[in-house]
Amino acid sequence: LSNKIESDLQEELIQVKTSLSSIQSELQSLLQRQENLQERKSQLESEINRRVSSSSSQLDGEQDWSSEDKYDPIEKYGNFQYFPWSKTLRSTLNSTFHMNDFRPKQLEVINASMSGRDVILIMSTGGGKSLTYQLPAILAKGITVVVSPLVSLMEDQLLGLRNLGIEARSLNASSTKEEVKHVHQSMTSQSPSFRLLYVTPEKISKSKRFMAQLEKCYKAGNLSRIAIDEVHCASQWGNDFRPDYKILGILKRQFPNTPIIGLTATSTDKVTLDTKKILNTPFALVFKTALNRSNLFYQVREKALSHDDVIADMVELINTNFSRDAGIVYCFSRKNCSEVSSSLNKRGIKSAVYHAQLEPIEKSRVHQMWTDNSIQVICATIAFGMGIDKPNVRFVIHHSLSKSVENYYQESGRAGRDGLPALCLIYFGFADVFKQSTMVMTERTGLDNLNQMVQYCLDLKSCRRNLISTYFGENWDSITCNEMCDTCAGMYEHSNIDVTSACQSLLSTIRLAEQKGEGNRLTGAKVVEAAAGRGKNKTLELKKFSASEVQRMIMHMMFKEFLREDFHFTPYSTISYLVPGPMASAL
Ligand SMILES: Nc1ncnc2c1ncn2[C@@H]1O[C@H](COP(=O)(O)OP(=O)(O)OP(=O)(O)O)[C@@H](O)[C@H]1O
Repeated sequence: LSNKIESDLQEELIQVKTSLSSIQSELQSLLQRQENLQERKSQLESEINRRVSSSSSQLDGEQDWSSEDKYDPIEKYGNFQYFPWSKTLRSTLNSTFHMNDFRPKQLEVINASMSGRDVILIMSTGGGKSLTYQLPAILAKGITVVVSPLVSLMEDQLLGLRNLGIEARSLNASSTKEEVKHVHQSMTSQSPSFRLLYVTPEKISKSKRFMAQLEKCYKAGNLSRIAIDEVHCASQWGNDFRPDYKILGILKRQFPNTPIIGLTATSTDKVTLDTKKILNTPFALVFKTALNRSNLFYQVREKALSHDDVIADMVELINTNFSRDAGIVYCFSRKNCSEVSSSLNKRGIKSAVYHAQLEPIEKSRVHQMWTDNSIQVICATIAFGMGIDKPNVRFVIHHSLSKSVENYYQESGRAGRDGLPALCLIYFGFADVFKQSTMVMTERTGLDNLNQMVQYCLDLKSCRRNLISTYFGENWDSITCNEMCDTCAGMYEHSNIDVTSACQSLLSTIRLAEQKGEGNRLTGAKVVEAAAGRGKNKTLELKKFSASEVQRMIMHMMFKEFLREDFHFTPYSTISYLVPGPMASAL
């Protein structure tokens, strides 16, 4: 038995040894292959470098494309002579886009993106963001996919591109089966029939079929670039958060070698950082043009109490300064839009309303009438926004304040896109502050944002440009306002009055009302009424101040946290009561 076991073991040992030696020889051959491949790789790399640098010097003189380390990245991308595509780029700018030169930052952004870098571009409205992906799209072999939030926006872009003779398509809910088929086929074809493909973010987040097609397009080497318009919509810290944008991080994960370019007109540093995180583009280069719009005159006017008085003021302003010019009046609600529009029409200023509830066909009709100047004014809610490309808007009036400085910058920025002077005016009313606060209180940073907007309106001393720049974390001290805002133009006179005891009196009125119990608490309007001595709660201290002065005091007290709002919910509405704030005892 022992002999038998020994011979079996011997046999097994021989087998193991044989298979071990075959594994060893296989390993050897794999190592050899790896070595060969590595050698081939370095051969190819040096060949690529050789070709790139030779094409660079061929096209652009003596510049050495391979020695990029010498250059500061941002400066490097602005160097016209540096890149192999530089000459073609400029000639295409002239011949296809009929433009003479690049605007600030356009060239840097295009070069960075064409070098394969992810880029985020923050450029003021009308600054020329579209060119930064449209021009590279023409020079690229494959397709540039453009994620755009609105179908109407896409249509405008397609029309513009078609006029320039550039082939572009869009895929959205109203695309026909044939169109979809054609686009899908082209995405994987050797020579696609179009350069740009516009899709909504929903297409990326919801259509598995489209994503599968995009995957094929990428594998076929046809996905040359992805542009994401209004990219700030990805961040919850921004003013326009859209859940579908949050999914767009999938693009970098699935298509790591395709450069992404995100575009926005407004983004605070916090929003930009968050956007990079969401898009999975931590190394994206951020390019920012100064947000200053030097041709816009910023002004705030105290809003009269009656609707008719506000309209009378507005009509006089329009008739005196803008009798033949187009403008926008932003209103708080749909009802507001209708009231303002009908009042303007009655006084001879042709206007129409625009809000989210209008049928799409009516929206286009109104937009068109305004674009071709058959109406002078659009009375709109903030639904009238993205994609307005009318260059000669001479005034944007806010019938009530915006919900944040960011919103205001964007809404007012629709004025003067042609670079000529335009007016941005807010009618600042006390009651509007509370209307807004009851609307935004459910948003994460709603009340803080509104607070900053109120501060902007309350401030009668600081330059409005500086107030906006501080909000965006920019420093425009070096930029002269050139008296292009009401405060710098010296439109207000100041005198210093100590209002401490008046404010203390307001606070005691509010405390007293609160002590009387739930049903006696005071809204902002009731506090002003009490101060004026018209209501039940008379206070002599405050009688010497006008209602408007008391309103300003109350708003300052809210800002300094001597007062705060306490929201009460009824089945029909939200009521804001004023109550002592955390700093009340300090007063
Ligand atoms: N280099 C340039 N030279 C001349 N005109 C330009 C240049 N770049 C862009 N434009 C023009 O400026 C206008 C605004 O450009 P574009 O629509 O791209 O702005 P935008 O930054 O996307 O604005 P918005 O944020 O409002 O959409 C367009 O009419 C465009 O043709």
